[in-house]
Amino acid sequence: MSRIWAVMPAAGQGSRFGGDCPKQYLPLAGKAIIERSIAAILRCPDLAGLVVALGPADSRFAALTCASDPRVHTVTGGDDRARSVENALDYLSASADPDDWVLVHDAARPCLSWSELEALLSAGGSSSEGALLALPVVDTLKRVDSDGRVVATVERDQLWRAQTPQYFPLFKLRDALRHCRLAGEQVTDEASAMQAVGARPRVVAGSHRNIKITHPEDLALAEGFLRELQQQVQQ
Ligand SMILES: Nc1ccn([C@@H]2O[C@H](COP(=O)(O)OP(=O)(O)OP(=O)(O)O)[C@@H](O)[C@H]2O)c(=O)n1
Ligand SMILES: C[C@](O)(CO)[C@H](O)COP(=O)(O)O
Repeated sequence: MSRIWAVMPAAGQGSRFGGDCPKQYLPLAGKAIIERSIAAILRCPDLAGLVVALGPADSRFAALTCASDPRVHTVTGGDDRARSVENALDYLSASADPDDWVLVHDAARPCLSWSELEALLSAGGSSSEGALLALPVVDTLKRVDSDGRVVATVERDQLWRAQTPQYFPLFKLRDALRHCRLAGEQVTDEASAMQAVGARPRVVAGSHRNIKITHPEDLALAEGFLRELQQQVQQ
């Protein structure tokens, strides 16, 4: 029986957000953003374990309640998100079985709901090519030059915005990320690595609430989305 593991890249410094505190440790409705992201992933039934990739100088994580959850392990992240994920998968390689799967979820996405995670788990297992939460693009997309001038309109039909979690066979993903690193191919999500080795992951329609906290204005949005989610649960 294949098991499900999880990896959470949490070694970023939040340069686009600014400030002295890495954004994943900022409070969101009374808890750190990363605590909410971890809680969302720990809802996965029978999760075999979660590996959080931390910055080398991270001194905050150990003080969080979730750090003492027996399912939660930590590794040191890398210079980019892909390397952080690869480091966590290397750590898991010692414990995982060949047919195990892994969820990869950004620490900066605290508003993931159980219904979205459930939909991903249901769809992902249907093929070995994996799956990811995503949203169809609804704005008109422009390609812009270095002067800020529009040079083209990008056809948006069939364009989706990738989110996380992304869900793949664990060893296939580890090998794909290693392949991209050795080939000098920069990837910004796990699906890109899997695509680079020929996979065609399935998109699963997510929610606009599953926001990635990137800029300061995203915090207020996330607070509103959390309130909506909490009201839904109470209904
Ligand atoms: N070397 C890195 C860089 C990013 N991340 C993680 O990848 C997720 C998505 O990255 P992003 O939103 O870009 O976070 P930061 O890299 O912190 O932000 P910025 O690019 O603005 O510095 C975050 O949870 C971040 O902590 C990581 O684990 N290791
Ligand atoms: C993985 C991701 O959240 C999918 O949209 C995104 O690629 C992360 O990008 P970032 O620049 O590392 O935040």
